[in-house]
Amino acid sequence: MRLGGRLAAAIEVLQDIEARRRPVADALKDWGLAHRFAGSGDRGAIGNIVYDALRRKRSYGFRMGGEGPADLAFAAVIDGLAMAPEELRAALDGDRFAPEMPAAERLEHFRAADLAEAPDAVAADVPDWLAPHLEAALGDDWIAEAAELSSRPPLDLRANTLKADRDKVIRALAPFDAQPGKLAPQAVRIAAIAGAGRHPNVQIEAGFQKGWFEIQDEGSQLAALLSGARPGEQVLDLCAGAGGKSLALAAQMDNTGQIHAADSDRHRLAPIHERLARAGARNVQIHDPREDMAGLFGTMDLTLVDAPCTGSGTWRRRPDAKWRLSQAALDKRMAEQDAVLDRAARFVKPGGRLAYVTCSLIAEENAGRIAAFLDRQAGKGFGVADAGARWADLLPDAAGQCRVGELSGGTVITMTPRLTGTDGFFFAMLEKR
Ligand SMILES: C[S@@+](CC[C@H](N)C(=O)[O-])C[C@H]1O[C@@H](n2cnc3c(N)ncnc32)[C@H](O)[C@@H]1O
Repeated sequence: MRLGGRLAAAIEVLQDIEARRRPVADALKDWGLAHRFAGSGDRGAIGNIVYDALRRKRSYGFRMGGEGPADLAFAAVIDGLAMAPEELRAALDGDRFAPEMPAAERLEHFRAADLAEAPDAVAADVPDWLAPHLEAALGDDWIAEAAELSSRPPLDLRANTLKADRDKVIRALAPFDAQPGKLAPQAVRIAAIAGAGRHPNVQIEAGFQKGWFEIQDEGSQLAALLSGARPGEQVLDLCAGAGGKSLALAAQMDNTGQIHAADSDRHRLAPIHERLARAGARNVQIHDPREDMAGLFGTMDLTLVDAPCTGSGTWRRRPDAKWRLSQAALDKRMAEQDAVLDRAARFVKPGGRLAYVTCSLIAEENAGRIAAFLDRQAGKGFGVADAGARWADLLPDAAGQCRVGELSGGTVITMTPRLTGTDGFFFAMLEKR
C-alpha cells in the first residue's frame, strides 16, 4: 500500500473507534482481517497513525482546527513521519486511494499554532475533568508530565535470571538493537518506534520460547524490585493477573520460598500456568478464585497488591483508554482498591510488609487510597515505610528519577515516562509494626 491507502485506512479505523467506542487494538485487528491484502508493514504503519492520532487527539485537534478522524490522521502523519505538507502532497499525488488533503491554510495553522496558548488540558492531551486529578499528583510540571504520556513507548523486556542473563538476551535480540535498560537490573529495551516502523514480535523468537525473557515495562520491574521480596520468604501476589509480577518475584527470590499467586478473575489468571512453566518458576502456587485462603491469614512476609486501576500510567500504550475513562469508572476502581487493600491486610504477619502498586498517576488511586486505608485500619499497626530511601539504596545513581512524596510519616514513589523513562507507576510500602 502507498501512503494514501494507509492514511485512508487509518481514517476508517478512527471512525470505527469513534462510532462504536471500541478498543483500538480490536478495531485495528478487524480492519486487518477485512483487508487481507495489507501486509504486516502496512498494518504497522496504519497502527502508528491511529495510535499517534489518539495519543495527541486534543493537541492535534487544536493545531489542526478540528478533531475529526481525517484531521487527526493527517496531523499524525505530518508529525509522526516528520513530513512537510508539500512532501505529503507529492506523496499523495495521483494516488486514487488517498483522502483529500486538508486546505493549505489549515496545514499552515497546524504548523504555526502554539500550544502555550491552548487550555492546559489541551496542551496536556487529557480530558478536562482529569486535569485537576493529574495536577494534584504531578504538581507544577503536570502538563509536561501528561504530554509525555502521549509519546510512543519503547518495548521493554525483563531478562529471566532463572534461565538466562541480560547479556545473553541482548545478544539474542541484537538484530532489534536491544539495549540494557537504564534502571532495573534485568531490563532490556528496544527503542520506541521511529516513523512508520513497528516493534518486532519478540514472542516468536527462540529466546522467548525458551523462557529467557518476558515482556514487562521497566516500571513494573522496578515495582517488583522495590517490594524487596527476598529468597526464602512467604509472598502473596494477591492481584496476580497473568503473572507479570509473580514471575519477576520468582526470579528475584531465586526460586526459593513460596509465592502464592491469586486473582479474583479466573480468566485473567489463566495464562499464568503456561508463563510459569516457560520461565522455569517453581516456587509459585496458584490459588483458584473460589479457594478459601483463610489458612494464610497472618502468615505472609510480603503481600503485594498490584491493584486494579484506571491504567492512566499506560496511556502511551493504550491511548484510547484516556478518552473512555469516566469519573464513574474511577470511583469503581477506587472502591476495588479499598476492598483489595483491606483483604490484603489480613494476610500480613506481624513485622511483615504490604506493597501497594498501581500503573496510574491519579492521586486518589494512589496516596489517596493509602491514606484511606490507614484511617480504616487505625490501631492495627500499619505504617508507611520510607520508599524513597529504598529507591536511593537500590538505585544510587537514579536520584531524582522518580517523584518522592511524603505520606503519614513515610514516603511513596511515583514513576513517570518523563522522569523515569517508564510507564507511570505508583509504589507504597506499608509495614505491620
Ligand atoms: C493490574 S492487574 C494485575 C497485573 C499483574 N499483577 C501483572 O503484573 O501482570 C490487577 C488485577 O487485579 C485483579 N483484581 C481486581 N480486584 C481484585 C480482588 N478483590 N482480589 C484479587 N484480585 C483482584 C484483576 O482481576 C486484575 O487481574
